[in-house]
Amino acid sequence: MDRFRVTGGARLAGEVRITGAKNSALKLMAAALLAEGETTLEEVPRILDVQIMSELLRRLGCVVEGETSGTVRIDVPASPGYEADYDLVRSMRASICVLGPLLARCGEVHVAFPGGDAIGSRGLDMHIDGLVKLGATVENEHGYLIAKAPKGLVGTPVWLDFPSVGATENILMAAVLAKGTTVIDNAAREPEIVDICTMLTEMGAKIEGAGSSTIEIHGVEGLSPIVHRTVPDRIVAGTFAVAAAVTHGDVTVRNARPEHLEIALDKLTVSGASVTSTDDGFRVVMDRRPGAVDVVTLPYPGFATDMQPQFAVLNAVSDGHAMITENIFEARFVFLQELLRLGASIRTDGHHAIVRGVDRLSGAPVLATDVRAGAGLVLAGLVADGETLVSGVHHIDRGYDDLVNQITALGGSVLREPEPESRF
Ligand SMILES: CC(=O)N[C@H]1[C@@H](OP(=O)(O)OP(=O)(O)OC[C@H]2O[C@@H](n3ccc(=O)[nH]c3=O)[C@H](O)[C@@H]2O)O[C@H](CO)[C@@H](O)[C@@H]1O
Ligand SMILES: C=C(OP(=O)(O)O)C(=O)O
Repeated sequence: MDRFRVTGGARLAGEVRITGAKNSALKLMAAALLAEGETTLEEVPRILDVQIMSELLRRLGCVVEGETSGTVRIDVPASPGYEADYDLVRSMRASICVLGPLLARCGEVHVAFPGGDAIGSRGLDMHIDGLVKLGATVENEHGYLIAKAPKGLVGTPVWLDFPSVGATENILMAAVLAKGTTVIDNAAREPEIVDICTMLTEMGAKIEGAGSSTIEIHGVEGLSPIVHRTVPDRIVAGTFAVAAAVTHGDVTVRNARPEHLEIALDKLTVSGASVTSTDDGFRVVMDRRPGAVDVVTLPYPGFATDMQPQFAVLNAVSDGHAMITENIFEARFVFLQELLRLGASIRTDGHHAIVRGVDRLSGAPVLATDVRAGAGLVLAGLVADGETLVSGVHHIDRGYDDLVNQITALGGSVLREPEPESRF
């Protein structure tokens, strides 16, 4: 296991280029299963989760190349396997996204219950209900979800209790090969949903309404492999935007879409930063201590839960106090415990947290408990006095492509080093 040694005090300045989104690329890789032949995905981040998904696809009989190069080629056989094993699936929530495409392609799929970061209970009821409405039987046996539709799936109206990203994606990927029309109501509207709909359409699917709450899918007989470029990672872009703000820096974020980060960038402006659009991204300049900003997480286009820890750090060093409300994942505040070690002033009450800005954070050993908690702790380390040792960096590796070198290039000090073994 490695850890990061972050030395605080530097002002981040310069340019950073963002790659494609983890939360899109993983689903695009699963969507490749829908067509026999070679699909090529560009701008795929070189992250741990992509390696896990590549291995999962290999176990299903695909030939996967290039996962450490940014361009991934996936050659899908005529009859892929249909069993996604526990040893891979348990480490990554997104592995559940093979459920829909394999059910559509094979008529049967066995997927172990997925794991992932400890940010709350993460149900699958909407995934299952949607597939059942499309005509599948789904059973839970010995830790595996077993879905069957030997006669194929049939299009139908499906409404979701909550605009779940994963459930929308699974139902969508199952419906593209179903007979007839499926309408998903209260669908998720994230840019990553639009990205997968764009890819599926390029493959020959008939989809209307991507990016709205109602997605209509007219099933087709078959899909073809294509070349597709992954949408830029709005959460990584947002992480660098906050890094610029908390370090009183001047960072230009390239290959980013400011329109996907509207509320977060607006909050930074309210906090005192200057945020301007550039040719292929945006620039954040901060010349004062950040002002505090309230944050309420909601499904897109609301404020992203995946940006909540970064804004907790901004508020922790602000010149005021703010309330953070977490509506998506009940355990995401576990991260705040680690910020307390650095001297932050935070009080939580259920899904609310009051963060009072302090004059200084003080470097300390801390533990990353999920991917964004890890990013938040790195940001906190960049502004804390002295050294912050961030353990659990495999969580950060799940979603950040080359974070250490990117921060170093901006003038920050983050070193990766082996974590000494603890006897306890
Ligand atoms: C790999 C990936 O893309 N991860 C993202 C995805 O996760 P993910 O797709 O898992 O998130 P969902 O939108 O499905 O989950 C949102 C909420 O709905 C609940 N729920 C979901 C499905 C279900 O069947 N039953 C149920 O109760 C979850 O427990 C959670 O409380 O969207 C989240 C919300 O934007 C992001 O934070 C994650 O980074
Ligand atoms: C929660 C996240 O990811 P996952 O759903 O893959 O755990 C995230 O990207 O912040």
